[in-house]
Amino acid sequence: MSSPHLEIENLTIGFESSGRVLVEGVSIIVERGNATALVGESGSGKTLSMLAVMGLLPEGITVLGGDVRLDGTSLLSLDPRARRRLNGSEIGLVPQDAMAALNPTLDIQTQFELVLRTHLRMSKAASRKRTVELLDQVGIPEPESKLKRYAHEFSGGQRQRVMIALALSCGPKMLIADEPTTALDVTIQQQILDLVARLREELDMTVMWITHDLGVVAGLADDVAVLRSGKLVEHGSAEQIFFASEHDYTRQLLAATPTLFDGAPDSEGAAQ
Ligand SMILES: Nc1ncnc2c1ncn2[C@@H]1O[C@H](COP(=O)(O)OP(=O)(O)OP(=O)(O)O)[C@@H](O)[C@H]1O
Repeated sequence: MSSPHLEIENLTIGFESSGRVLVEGVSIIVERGNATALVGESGSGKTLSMLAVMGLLPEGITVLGGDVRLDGTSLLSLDPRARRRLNGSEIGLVPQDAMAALNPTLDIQTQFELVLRTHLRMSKAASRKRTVELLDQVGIPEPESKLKRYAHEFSGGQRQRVMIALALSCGPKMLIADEPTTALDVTIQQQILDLVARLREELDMTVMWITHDLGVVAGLADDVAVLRSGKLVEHGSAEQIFFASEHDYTRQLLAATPTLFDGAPDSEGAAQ
């Protein structure tokens, strides 16, 4: 029997000074091991909701009401240091653009070492070994030979694989994938989506997909939550949302879904 992994309850986010509300009364329960998609157009509140879960809301914007619980513990009552410690170890983030998220001035091995040393107190040798394992797990060929490379020396798809490996490095049980394929061409997008789906199975993780494109998560999400203008429109099983939605807005989103399979060339291997 699964128990909720993440509970977002009546979450309201807005400006600290004026109290103007940006996300209002959003409630989403994510069962352990499930894949839930948070879907909505630009400005609907997906990113702010995700940042609230990670304790990373921008300056001046705050949680005005409600709660966020991970494994039953309220995250809002934790002090900021304890909260930050959860990022990486309990919740891994796969960002939109790996190029922007990786440090351009450090080689890959050093970036993994920084994370593994800080979070898991690993020695240099242990972190090197673990980095090779992680790169292998995300499908980087000949990982040993890639350790001294910099982010710009990988192709876009390979870079996103490295980013996923980094997100997995401390063994989080939840992965938040924030539009993880927007910077990639369509063929590579599908490979990255399949990779995250496979890792979810292998590592028994809960996954939260954040996307404006319902088509991206078709077949990948068990549940779908639809946001519009900071409010939850509906939340249900993927089957219900895709085939039996009663909401005009969701149906419009579905109708506007660009197809994933319109034949861009496969260039992921280009910079291997
Ligand atoms: N730092 C900020 N300062 C002021 N307003 C903000 C800030 N971040 C977000 N907002 C506002 O909050 C609302 C929700 O934004 P949010 O970024 O969560 O939407 P989103 O669904 O993630 O959109 P996108 O797909 O474009 O990232 C929008 O009206 C946006 O303008």
